[in-house]
Amino acid sequence: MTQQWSAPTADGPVDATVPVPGSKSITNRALVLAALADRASALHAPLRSRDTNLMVAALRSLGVDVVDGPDGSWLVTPHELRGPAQVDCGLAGTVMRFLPPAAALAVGDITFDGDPHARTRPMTTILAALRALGADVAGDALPFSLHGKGGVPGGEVTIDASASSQFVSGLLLSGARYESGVTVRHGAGASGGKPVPSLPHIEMTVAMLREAGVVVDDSAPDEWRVEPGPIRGRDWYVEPDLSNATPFLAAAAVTGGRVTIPGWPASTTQPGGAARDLFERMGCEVELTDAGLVLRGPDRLTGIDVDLRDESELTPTVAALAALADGPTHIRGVAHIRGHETDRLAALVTEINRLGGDATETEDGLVVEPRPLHGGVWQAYADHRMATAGAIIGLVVGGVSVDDIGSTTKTIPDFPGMWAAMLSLPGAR
Ligand SMILES: O=C(O)C1=C[C@@H](OP(=O)(O)O)[C@@H](O)[C@H](O)C1
Ligand SMILES: C=C(OP(=O)(O)O)C(=O)O
Repeated sequence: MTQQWSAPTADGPVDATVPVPGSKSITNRALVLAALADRASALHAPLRSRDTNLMVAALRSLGVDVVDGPDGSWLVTPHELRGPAQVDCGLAGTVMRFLPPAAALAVGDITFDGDPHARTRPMTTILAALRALGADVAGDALPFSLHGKGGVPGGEVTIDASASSQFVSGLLLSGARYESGVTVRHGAGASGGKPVPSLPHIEMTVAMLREAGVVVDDSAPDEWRVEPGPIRGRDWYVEPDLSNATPFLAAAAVTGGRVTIPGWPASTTQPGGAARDLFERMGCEVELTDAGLVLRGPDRLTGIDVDLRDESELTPTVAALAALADGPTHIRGVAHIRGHETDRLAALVTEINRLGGDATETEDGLVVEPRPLHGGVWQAYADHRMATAGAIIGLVVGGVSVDDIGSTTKTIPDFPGMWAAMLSLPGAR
């Protein structure tokens, strides 16, 4: 059931400190590595939201012990993976791309399905790669099934990863447990020369594998080699989700206010780390202090010309800011986000224009020209980042409602509560 939500307007500059929950990308990587490890692991400050709860449910159905530890941690004890099992991927790219390579190590039949839109998200590449590496997979998209034989030969595979970096990350995360390890090559020929998007997310995968004692060679461009060997169980400390911090930082940016995000790491593999620079280019002051990242918004936001290929999940936030800026914004390098939770380029154009804006789709992005906006129902298309983009615009444009604010539970357990608390609304926690 979708839940329509009247976006609150800010009655002045927003001034708040907003702790944000853990990173989806780090949590779901740590869960897979913990499930395949040689001993128990603990995840500290993990994200507990739909995407990560689905990952936990899937791992439990495969025989992994995941129990609640103190202070919201998850304690993961690996066991031999076994079917039969039915995995619900929801709309989570990290579940549908990271779990099948691990499930191929199980014994038994495992089926995968997800939300209606998940069935249209690109999967063929990773399923074909798994077959090439020796797994028994039937199907090219959700729903599909896999017959686990208790091991995967592994080896070398060349794929077209231009539709999603998660194809590479998924294969690398389980590759150490394959008999010959795995070498993944992005074939420029196969992709017609299109590059791999979201490269920092692959760097995050490589960094976490190394932290778990796995030997990874990423010295050649577009090629990753994971040596066979054990994945070490360990303590994982999950950073706040920096991409999910951006709607809250945007609240300061569009109201000339000040927002502090505690726990912002001094260095990170999260692509959301690039938000600092993006906000600065749009005219904000951004400073990393002992209290966290502090952003002060300007009187007027500046439009920018920006390539977001590396941090494409920030596109909805940047587009919302662009619709409120005082000059044009050109977002490039994000053709592949047509395959995200929804076709984000089409969705952003439709919704910005529905409120009187002027957005157009290009081959690989968007152009947004500033226009005075008016209220209306902003459609989220079940996409958490579309929903939060609507909330940003609604802060300064009266009468905006988001048709499905519940979609934010994909990666934020209580977005409306956090938004109300940031605005000190009556009854906010
Ligand atoms: O590996 C990950 O955790 C992610 C990789 C990226 O996917 P794409 O490469 O499909 O953009 C990103 O957009 C997504 O939100 C999370
Ligand atoms: C693209 C995203 O998610 P997913 O992990 O489902 O691909 C996202 O969160 O912006």
